[in-house]
Amino acid sequence: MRNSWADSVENTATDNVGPSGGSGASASTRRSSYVPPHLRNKPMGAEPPAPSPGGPPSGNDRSGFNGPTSGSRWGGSRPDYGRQGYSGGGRSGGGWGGRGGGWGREREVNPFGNDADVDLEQSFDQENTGINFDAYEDIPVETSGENVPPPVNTFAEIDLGEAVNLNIRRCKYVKPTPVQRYAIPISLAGRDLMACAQTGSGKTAAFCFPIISGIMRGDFSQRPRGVRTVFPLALILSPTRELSMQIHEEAKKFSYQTGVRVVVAYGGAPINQQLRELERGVDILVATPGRLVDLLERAKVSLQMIRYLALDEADRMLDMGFEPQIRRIVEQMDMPRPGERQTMLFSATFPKEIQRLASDFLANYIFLAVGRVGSSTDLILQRVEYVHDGDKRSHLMDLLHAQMANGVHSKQALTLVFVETKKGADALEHWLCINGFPATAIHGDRTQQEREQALRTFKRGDTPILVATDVAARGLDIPHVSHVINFDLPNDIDDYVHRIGRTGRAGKSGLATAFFNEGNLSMAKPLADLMQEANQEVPEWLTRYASRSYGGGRNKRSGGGRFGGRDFRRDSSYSRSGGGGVSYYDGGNSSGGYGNYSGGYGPGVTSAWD
Ligand SMILES: Nc1ncnc2c1ncn2[C@@H]1O[C@H](COP(=O)(O)OP(=O)(O)OP(=O)(O)O)[C@@H](O)[C@H]1O
Repeated sequence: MRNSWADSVENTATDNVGPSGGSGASASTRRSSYVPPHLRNKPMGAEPPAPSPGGPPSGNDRSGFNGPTSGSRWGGSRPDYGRQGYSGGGRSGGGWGGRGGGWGREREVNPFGNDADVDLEQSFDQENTGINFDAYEDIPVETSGENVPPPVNTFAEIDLGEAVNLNIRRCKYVKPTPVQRYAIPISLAGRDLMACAQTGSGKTAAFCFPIISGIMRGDFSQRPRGVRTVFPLALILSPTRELSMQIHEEAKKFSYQTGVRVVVAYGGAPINQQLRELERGVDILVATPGRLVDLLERAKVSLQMIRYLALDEADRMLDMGFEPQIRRIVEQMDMPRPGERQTMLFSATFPKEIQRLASDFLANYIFLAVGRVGSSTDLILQRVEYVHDGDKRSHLMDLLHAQMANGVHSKQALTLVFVETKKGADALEHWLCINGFPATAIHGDRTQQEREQALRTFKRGDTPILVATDVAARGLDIPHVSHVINFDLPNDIDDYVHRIGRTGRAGKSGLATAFFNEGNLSMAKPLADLMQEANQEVPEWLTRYASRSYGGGRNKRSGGGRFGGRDFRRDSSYSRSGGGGVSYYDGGNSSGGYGNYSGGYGPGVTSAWD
């Protein structure tokens, strides 16, 4: 993993070249002064030097956000940056003194490895191997909110800029997934967004593309240039270190040769290394909440210039565990308020009570649901087996032996086993290993190096079985996970949805097996309902358990109907007038033909919960 803590320490040793004012220095070793994103990638001397400091920070230039434009701002001035290559001198606008160690001329590591320029000539309509796009074609989509921008069908219709388009090709993305078709135009139009789409359906790119594009086209020339404090323009928060690292890797690919710099900060790794990365410049900061609070308290990062805020796994981020930290970051620091920044919330699950909380962070937002909210994808074959606790290990062994017998258990077919506790994870890993199954484990009590090492050997197939707690349940995109086994079922059906979503991603199929017994009675009904929704075969015994309604289980998936959880603003409780003639949301659009929007939840409107 290129981005591991250990690797990044090593990389710094080679990257850490001191500032040089010498004009004779080579491009790769020379450090120029800071060049703001909107001036990077421009030919030398194409822009005037820095404006006089001291003026108020410019707001986000939303004039460029009035819907997907025809490319006028892109086509002419920067058509060929990707091909010219950025590591040379083409990025310097010159004359932006005052900030040593800027990233204008820094050699940019190629995040695509040697594949960067392979297949660049392929057109967008060429089929992308291994991705079954048809799996997403008939998916129900619901949007609600004011003036929802229309979806696009192709990347070519979206004005993301030539450099980003090249990166899309390098990623071998042929056409946008449904959530990207809807979410990207909405975000490019400058709108706040609460988006729900199934696991593995491409949400990361859906929020990264508009952010990168917005930074490239925005005018942030008056961004303060503190000596020890950095002022990122975009903040992407995610609940786990590994997910933040993954988003960072993805965002670096999408922003390759755009001049937009992405930095990651997460706990468990030495903060000094992350500080050095930040000091070299940051446009997009990907972070876990705890480490970010630390950086904010040390005044190493200021959120004053944030124009884009994205919360990945947003429902988890606003769940009880994280909510106070998120409120602190978003509401009690120096971040611009809703309406002054653009906020995007993404998840595969969005319980209504969390939607309510989330609406505090949004202004006049659009709700987007792709697929049944909180549902699993039909690409995952789900099985539930009744297994007593004492029989779980031997049952697991049977499953693994069967996989081996079928030739499924190989470097190309990884198995992820979820357990409830960290101790349980260690014990099961040990037991698997002594029984001849190459396994490793990831959980919160392991050091960050151990966690990264476990993921690395799992991804490589050296240890094709990974025993994990919920730390690996969300967001992780590991190719070739063909089987997810819920050795211990979670207590929350949404957690189940995220766990099994580690397989069956990007149009590929997968298998999920759950062990159920009397200890999981509260999950019987939500599990049976979910499986039914996803057209899975529900065992009769599970239906019987489900019909005996056991209390206590957390089934947050409220709403019912064709879309398992829809925009909470459409609830009758929400529509009830709050007095004072406030017009609440009362409409929406969907592919199934809901009525047109006629209400509104605009900035400054008091919500029903205030
Ligand atoms: N347009 C596209 N064409 C082909 N592959 C894509 C496209 N967009 C994303 N992908 C790939 O699909 C996979 C899943 O994407 P991603 O991790 O963003 O899913 P997600 O919706 O965030 O999932 P989760 O809910 O589990 O976090 C990734 O490997 C990504 O590279």
